[in-house]
Amino acid sequence: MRTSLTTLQKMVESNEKIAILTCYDATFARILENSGIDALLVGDSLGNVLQGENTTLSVTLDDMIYHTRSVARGTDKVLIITDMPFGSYQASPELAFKNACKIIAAGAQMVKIEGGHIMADTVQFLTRRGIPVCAHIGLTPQYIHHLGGYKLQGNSEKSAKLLLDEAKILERSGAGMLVMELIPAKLAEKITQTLSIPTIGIGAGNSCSGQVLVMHDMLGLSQGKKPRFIKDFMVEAKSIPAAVENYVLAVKAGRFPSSEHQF
Ligand SMILES: Nc1nc(=O)c2c([nH]1)NC[C@@H]1CN(c3ccc(C(=O)N[C@@H](CCC(=O)O)C(=O)O)cc3)CN21
Ligand SMILES: CC(C)C(=O)C(=O)O
Ligand SMILES: [Mg+2]
Repeated sequence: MRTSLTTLQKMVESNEKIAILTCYDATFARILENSGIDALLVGDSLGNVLQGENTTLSVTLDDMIYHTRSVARGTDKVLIITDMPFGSYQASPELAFKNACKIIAAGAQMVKIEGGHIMADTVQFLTRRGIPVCAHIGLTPQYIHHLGGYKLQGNSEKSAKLLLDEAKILERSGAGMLVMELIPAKLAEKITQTLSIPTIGIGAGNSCSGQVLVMHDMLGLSQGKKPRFIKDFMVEAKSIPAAVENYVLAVKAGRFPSSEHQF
């Protein structure tokens, strides 16, 4: 049996941290699963790390289906979450449901969508029809042309309050998990304390229920300027499985992220 959302919910109740990485293919999926990762995210970040694009906006539904199938074939224990790509869910709850069904059929157990209250109806529509939804707030890369850059979100009193409200609305609408990207650690802590669903942070401090990183980033493979929230786990490891095991241990022990990796 694969890890279920219920298992992750129980981990939150027993204060066990959840360790997640992105994954896009069968070989890495098997390695990550055997190294103790709780869930895999087939992220639309594959647009950046696999396709060499500057944004995630050109990733297609077919791309996400292809990579979800690969990850599903490489695993039998971990929970698989797949990003719905830009354009595949924003138009209407009905469109979102139609496309989410294809992602679930490809082997994901949960879909992730970006956005706050604007996505509340869609979250409710999908969850009521049997599709678990992970919401994603804070830095939402599919809104890049609005945000004007990959910048810290929720750093004013007003925007922090808005994000807390968005989180509550998404939980109330049925979201089973919440990803919080690039927000102050203090705000992420407050949201985590307020909600009962698992909160998964990336650049959101170590008070979240769990953490996610892009696998290529934590293996030190990504080129260019390294965002603050990334730690290269290959520096102290002899192999990829060892680096992933160290990531899992560091997340579980609350050692990652430390103050140098948060805002
Ligand atoms: N390889 C990769 N890793 C990611 O984490 C990632 C992707 N791709 N693609 C989609 C989005 C884009 N993301 C990004 C990209 C850059 C920053 C960044 O440069 N952040 C700086 C500035 C923060 C600030 O001062 O406001 C940082 O130091 O963290 C953050 C998130 C996160 N996601
Ligand atoms: C960075 C994570 C949360 C993501 O959405 C992705 O990998 O696409
Ligand atoms: Mg994404």
